Amino acid sequence: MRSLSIPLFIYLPALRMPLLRGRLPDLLIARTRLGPSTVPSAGRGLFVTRGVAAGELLTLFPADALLFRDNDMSEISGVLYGNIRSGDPLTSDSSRAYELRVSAQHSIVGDPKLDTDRAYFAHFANDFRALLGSSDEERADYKRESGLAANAFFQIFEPESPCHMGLFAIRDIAEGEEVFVSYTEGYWLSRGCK
Ligand SMILES: C[S@@+](CC[C@H](N)C(=O)[O-])C[C@H]1O[C@@H](n2cnc3c(N)ncnc32)[C@H](O)[C@@H]1O
Repeated sequence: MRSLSIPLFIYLPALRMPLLRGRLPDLLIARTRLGPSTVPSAGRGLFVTRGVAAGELLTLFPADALLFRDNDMSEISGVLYGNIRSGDPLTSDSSRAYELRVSAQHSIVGDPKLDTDRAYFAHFANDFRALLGSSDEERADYKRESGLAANAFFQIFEPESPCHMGLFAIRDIAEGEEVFVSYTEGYWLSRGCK
């Protein structure tokens, strides 16, 4: 993999994400916890620890790595790491499960080994339903069921000066409910479905 040689200060203002990378210390955001998902064989999931109102921030998606990908989002052409690392390169196929696209050629990856800071738990949110095939019928079922069950969505935090990707409640969520995000068909198809 080619490493990035252009200085950060040239690239990131263009991205309008100057502080996207890395984790801020000691953020007092503790509205979620991890636990076994209610979705069979989905591993761990994210749950709210108190009732939250529609529109409220739940937690942040950590940009432990900022990936620069080719136009079609295939090959990785560069990677910039955040300030806290487990040592995992975050560029393998298994890390793609924790990758979130943020622009045409950029995505961020949360490190699943870094799982103690509740301010940065958004990379543990599951989709209520996986896309199991690419037939029109299956895609329509996925879109409907995943979309209906989603109770949270990703959005850049602070639109005027984007710096972090936040996970926000779509609707009121009761204490103890699992948080679901609709990953979209593209997520599942680009990973060979499940
Ligand atoms: C962003 S991670 C979510 C956290 C993950 N469940 C964990 O235990 O670390 C995304 C991965 O979770 C699993 N997953 C999420 N939603 C799922 C679902 N509805 N059915 C099966 N697996 C799911 C898949 O392996 C997916 O690639």
